[in-house]
Amino acid sequence: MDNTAVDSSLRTVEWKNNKVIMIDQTKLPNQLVFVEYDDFNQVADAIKTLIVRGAPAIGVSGAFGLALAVLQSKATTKDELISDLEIARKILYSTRPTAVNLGWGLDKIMKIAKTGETVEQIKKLVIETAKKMAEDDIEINKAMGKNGSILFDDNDTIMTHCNAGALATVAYGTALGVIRATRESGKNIKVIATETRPIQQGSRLTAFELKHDGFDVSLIPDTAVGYSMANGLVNKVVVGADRIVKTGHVFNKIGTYQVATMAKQHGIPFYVAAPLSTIDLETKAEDVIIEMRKGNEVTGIGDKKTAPDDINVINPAFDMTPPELISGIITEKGVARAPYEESIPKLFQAN
Ligand SMILES: CSC[C@H]1O[C@H](OP(=O)(O)O)[C@H](O)[C@@H]1O
Repeated sequence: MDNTAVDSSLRTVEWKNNKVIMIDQTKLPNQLVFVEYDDFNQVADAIKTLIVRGAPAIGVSGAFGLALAVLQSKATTKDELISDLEIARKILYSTRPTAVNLGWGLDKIMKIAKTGETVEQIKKLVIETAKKMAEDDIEINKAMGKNGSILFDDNDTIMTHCNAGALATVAYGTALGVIRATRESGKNIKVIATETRPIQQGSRLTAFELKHDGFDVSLIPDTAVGYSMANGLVNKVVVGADRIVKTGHVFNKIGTYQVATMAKQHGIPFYVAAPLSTIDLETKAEDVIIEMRKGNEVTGIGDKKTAPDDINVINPAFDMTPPELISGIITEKGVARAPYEESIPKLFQAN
């Protein structure tokens, strides 16, 4: 594959000629394949099958799905069009339950759609709002990166888990955005990326995009996190998030809790980078739904079987990291520190 085609300015998902264009992330790192959709049901399937993944990227994809829905609708009145949009919203929302960004993106579009008076006005409002959401995501990532970069030092080796990078957002990244901004601030850093089983977002996506962007990145199996920290290979950790509740409990890729626990054990600062659209001030930690995925993600890699037939599998896509393991939550509005019930709501008041 021609790696020169991929850089951090690449758009993971974008709107072109009234169609949604996505990188098919299931094909990386072996092939850079773009897919094109003109039906919101196709976008829903792309979110569910992880053709597009990453909390902010699926939020923007959901919004673009509703933009396709208004173009597909045959409605002649506002009420009919809003009803068609509500049907599409339900289908898109049902794809993945843990990342709050999906619901946030869909609700933002529905709210703006209801302010329209005519079918044509609503169609224009929905499409323009979805496009702005995508562009805002990039600016938010850069502001977050800048806020986070001051937490990292020259010659740090930074561990990250899963992919919270350009491929998990529209571009630039959240956790990887902090890593990019730290290098852009002139600091010499190295990165350790965990493989992130079962579907290997770390090896297939993070290692891929950081290597392409010229970072000194090393890949480790998830089982080598403790070894890396115990042997002084890691100075700090930064990860992304799919949902953060106001008590500071962080829901992120499965394995994050183990990384945070090991970091605490070894006195290594553990940061989470996420936009305000990933923060859920309403839901209690105990009520957050953890997406359970199919067992075949664990019992094989690609077409190669790596487990006996009919073995029982427990395959949660996310876990919860409690606030006492988190050194700080980096956002585009600043860094929240414990006690999080006090500091997180203040992020929403910051200008
Ligand atoms: C900034 S991406 C946030 C988050 O989303 C990823 O999950 P998935 O690959 O299943 O969509 C991972 O948990 C990232 O940290």
